[in-house]
Amino acid sequence: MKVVHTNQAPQAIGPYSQGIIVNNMFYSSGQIALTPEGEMVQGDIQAQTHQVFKNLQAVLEAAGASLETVVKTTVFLKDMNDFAAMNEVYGQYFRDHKPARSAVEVARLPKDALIEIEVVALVKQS
Ligand SMILES: C=C(N)C(=O)O
Repeated sequence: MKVVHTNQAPQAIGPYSQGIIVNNMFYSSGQIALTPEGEMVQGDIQAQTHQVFKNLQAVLEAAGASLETVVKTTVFLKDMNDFAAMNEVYGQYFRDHKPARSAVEVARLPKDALIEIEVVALVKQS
């Protein structure tokens, strides 16, 4: 088991790692729209979704993975009315390669974020 850490994504805001590699699989923690400096992006669901993907790309790269090797995502939305707007941005990052996904509405997210996404990805062979 290997802990993944990068300064290119926000630091954990609780007792967890940004991600963990087990064998050749990478499990990310949920990413919210914090900048690497720890500031919450002040914007709508689309602005927050872009920041979440920036963070996911950073932790995936640190793990030796990428969006292309993601096999499963989970999307947590504060408001399911944001589903279509989130999908618009989500589809810009997963165009041809579309991992399996679950999307759910939750009562509340850390830092009162509008969205959180976690991923499971295959780590590329070195
Ligand atoms: C933001 C998180 N992933 C957390 O608090 O667990």
